[in-house]
Amino acid sequence: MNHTKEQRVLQYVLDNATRGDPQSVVDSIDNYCNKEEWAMNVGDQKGLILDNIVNESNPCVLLELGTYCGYSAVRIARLLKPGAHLYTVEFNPAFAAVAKQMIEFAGVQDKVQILEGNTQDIIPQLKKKYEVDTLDFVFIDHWKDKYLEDTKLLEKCNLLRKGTVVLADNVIVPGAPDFLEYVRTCGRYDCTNYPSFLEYMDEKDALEKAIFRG
Ligand SMILES: O=c1[nH]cnc2c(O)c(F)c(-c3ccc(F)cc3)c(-c3ccc(F)cc3)c12
Ligand SMILES: [Mg+2]
Repeated sequence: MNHTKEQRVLQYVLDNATRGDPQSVVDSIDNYCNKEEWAMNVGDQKGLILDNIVNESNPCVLLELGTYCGYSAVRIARLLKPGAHLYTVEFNPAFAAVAKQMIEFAGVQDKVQILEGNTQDIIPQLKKKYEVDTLDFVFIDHWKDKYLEDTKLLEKCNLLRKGTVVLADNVIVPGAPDFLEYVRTCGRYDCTNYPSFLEYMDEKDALEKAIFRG
């Protein structure tokens, strides 16, 4: 039974997308969330900006904070070169379970690894437990109050290198003012704002790209 919205999104994908075709999974989620039920996927407008930044960064090792249903994990993974790998962290077990099925249906499971738990616990494990050296790309799309502390934790754990791209969703709605203030003024990042719209709505939102200076 599809009791939750996230399960209904997944079921719509299983019924309407093509197994092994990540683009059809992304399109199906956008169709459903435009027509039936709003859900907090990055969506197609901000998703196109995400695509462009992933493509120009040509990343090999990526981290996403906030998997949700797996929309952006599939969206990112469909662009990755052979051998590239995305670690995605999800705190909510029900969301992680949906995302696992979404990622497997899309056929990108070899490129994506879901790490279930709290970012504060998982980020310090990336080097030793997951054999990460440094990250090429970080997509921050979890709880707005954790953007800043998790960015500082990534620095503290030496996971950022000169040129690491840190991209944050929702810097207008719901907003992450302490994160924006920090990356724009601490002197360790080159920042660019990408105005767009809240997923599936006409309300303004934006992505912020913060490139670590090393
Ligand atoms: O929490 C989030 N994580 C990641 N992405 C998000 C996202 O892309 C969003 F558009 C929203 C959003 C924004 C406006 C709104 F009205 C409802 C939800 C949220 C969010 C914000 C506050 C909450 F209480 C619950 C969800 C998130
Ligand atoms: Mg978001």
